[in-house]
Amino acid sequence: MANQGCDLPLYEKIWLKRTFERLIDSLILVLLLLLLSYRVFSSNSFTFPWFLAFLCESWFTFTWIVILNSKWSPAITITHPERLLQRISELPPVDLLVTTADAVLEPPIITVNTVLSLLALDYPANKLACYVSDDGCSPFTFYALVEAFKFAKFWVPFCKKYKVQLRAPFRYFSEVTINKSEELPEFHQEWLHMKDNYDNLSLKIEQVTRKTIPFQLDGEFAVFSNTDQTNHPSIIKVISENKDNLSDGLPRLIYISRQKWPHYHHNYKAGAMNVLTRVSGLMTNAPFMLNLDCDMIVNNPKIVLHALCILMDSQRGKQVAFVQCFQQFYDGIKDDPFGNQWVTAFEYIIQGMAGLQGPFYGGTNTFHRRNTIYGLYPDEIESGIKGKLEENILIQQFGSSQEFIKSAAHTLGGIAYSANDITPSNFIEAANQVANCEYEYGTCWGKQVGWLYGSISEDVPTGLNIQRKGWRSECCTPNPIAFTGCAPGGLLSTMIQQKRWASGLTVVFFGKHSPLMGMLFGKIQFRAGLSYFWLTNWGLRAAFLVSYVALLAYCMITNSSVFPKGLGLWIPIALVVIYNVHTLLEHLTIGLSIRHWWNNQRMCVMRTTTAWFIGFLSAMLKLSGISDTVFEITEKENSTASADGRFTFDESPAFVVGTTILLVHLTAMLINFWGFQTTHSGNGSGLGEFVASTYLVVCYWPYLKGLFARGKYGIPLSTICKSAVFAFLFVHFSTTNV
Ligand SMILES: O=c1ccn([C@@H]2O[C@H](COP(=O)(O)OP(=O)(O)O[C@H]3O[C@H](CO)[C@@H](O)[C@H](O)[C@H]3O)[C@@H](O)[C@H]2O)c(=O)[nH]1
Ligand SMILES: [Mn+2]
Repeated sequence: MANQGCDLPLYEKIWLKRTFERLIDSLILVLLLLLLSYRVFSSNSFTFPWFLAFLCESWFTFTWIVILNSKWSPAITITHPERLLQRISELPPVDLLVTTADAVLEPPIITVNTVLSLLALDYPANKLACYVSDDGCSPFTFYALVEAFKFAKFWVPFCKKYKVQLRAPFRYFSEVTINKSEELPEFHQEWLHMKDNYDNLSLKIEQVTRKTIPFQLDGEFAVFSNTDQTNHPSIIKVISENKDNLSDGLPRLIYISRQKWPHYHHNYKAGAMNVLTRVSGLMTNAPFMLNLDCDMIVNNPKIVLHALCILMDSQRGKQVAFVQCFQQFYDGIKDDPFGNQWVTAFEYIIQGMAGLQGPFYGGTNTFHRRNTIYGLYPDEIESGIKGKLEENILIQQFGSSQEFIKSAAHTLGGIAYSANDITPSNFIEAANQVANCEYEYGTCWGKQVGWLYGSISEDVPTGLNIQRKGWRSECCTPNPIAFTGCAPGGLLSTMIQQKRWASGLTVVFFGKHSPLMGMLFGKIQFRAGLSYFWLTNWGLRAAFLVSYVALLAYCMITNSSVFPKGLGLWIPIALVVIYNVHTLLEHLTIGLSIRHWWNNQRMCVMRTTTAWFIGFLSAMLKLSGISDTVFEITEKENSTASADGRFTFDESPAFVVGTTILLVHLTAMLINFWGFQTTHSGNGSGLGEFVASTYLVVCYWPYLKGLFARGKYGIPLSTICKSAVFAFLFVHFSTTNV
């Protein structure tokens, strides 16, 4: 059902394009190696600047090798759901797991739209169950889901009748308008009716969340009285359970808010995913699970069929642990001003990884095998897991719930699943038990089983831990695209997200679930492991780039040179020119604009030196045991109206780093330009340094504007003052230390 490889039309054209790309890739590598050899043989070796430059450039070369390695064996998987539909009676159940955590940063209407798009999937409804984990313990989220389910009774049949593609109503009604003269009167009527209903639903939800109408915590909502987001018992509510098990009814819908204690570490999203896994294991125990963030709406209603084509493929399916769909966005700002849409990363790096051991697990838009989440190895699927099913072993691994042990034994033993007689509400008590804080004490949850704890980028170690056992993963890229989400709205939320990733990934890099450990002690293949470095090294990349940027300024202030002189200067010049032309072509060939390319280039410099650098520092603090890192949730906005692509600033440390870099370089350029250098004993900084510094300032142009702007578009005075002090200290120590 799934074909891998590139038996595509235009094969030759693709071949030519790839060969050309590889030639340029190799040329850049050769230039990098030339630069390194130049350093080794150059006359002013073994000074501190020389050593630092050599170190950083070695790192850049290594990173380039990692990138080449990731890009060079791309693969796409083509799926044919119509073939799978011929086996409709064999279609397995799928549990749909959604996480939300904060009713303010993640407005319930967004979660509701995701859930509605899931309930309306093109798949037998009795085989789907949707579980929503709410770490915010918000009665509003619960209320919104209850109301949404009422609406779904009309919405889902409407979508299926008219084969609607966008099944998240807010997207549908903003994209699809009706033309009275062209449409059938019946459709016209129903459309208006549906729109009315949806407007009503959103109004109700908005009124309660904005507290414009009083909200009584009674009846079903009484459990929410006296609860606090950080201190409350487990709340599990079966909103609907398709009692008659109808395939054309509506999927089951369950609300879960796991127990919280103030001083208990809840392990953020990883903890929520593990509770979702256990509760769904008790209630429906589907062999496959789809995991979605609350803002990731279904864009292709047949996506479950597409993913199952890969997982149930008779030849290769049994080696595939998870199927990853890309993160794409419905509200991405034109030309990606904040570099948070990752189009080229998906196109080149992740599709490249797909040709190795498979893409990394990205935290959302992923179909998992339940048994791999429970720790199964690929060969155990065929040969069975002798000995592991003893009760005491299971209790030790999965905790002491008898019901859960029973369901886990089913899952691990590969016992065929019967879809009849599933009544989630029979399991409320057991579900409450497995959603409690203490349940995981002494078990393997978060260590060997389920989503792994310890990093705020829980997705990457979880995926690595699965692939370490020899599993593959695969990308699923149907047309239309599978899911679309909400891109971080502005620079501030992008920075928060980037900082979290860099910090979490650095912790992974130095931890026991690093790709290196997986290569040495597990079954991560060499090239696959190397390609993981692209991701886990983000924090380290920042450390090297910041050093290089500082070195550049240092050399200009002290009138010494980083770059080769004379003929040797052509090496970095050629490098920069070829690299930029190359990345530009990469953008243009996949239909992106020049502006998009430039935005990505400058954001690459800015985010690496600011958000990633702060992420790196916070990871260092965590690793040395000084302070812990927290998961800061990315704000999801209901509309794109507020994001205009302009840079906004606040007092966060990332902006202090950015402003300091800018001030230091401006000062260095001034000193250099006016010839104020403190020493002339150096070998003289020349045009190379000046141009490089100018390039940096151009990248940092939005900061330069921010220095003079006011309000949210301006850099706060306190940030400017702090940065000025740091910049002064840097210049001062550079000049006194020569
Ligand atoms: O304590 C928490 C914190 C977060 N979440 C949920 O985790 C998801 C991801 O959080 P978000 O703030 O949207 O982070 P992003 O940076 O947008 O998410 C990316 O990065 C995360 C790891 O850093 C992955 O978990 C995500 O799947 C991936 O989309 C959301 O659904 C949250 O509701 C929880 O359930 N509990
Ligand atoms: Mn998100």
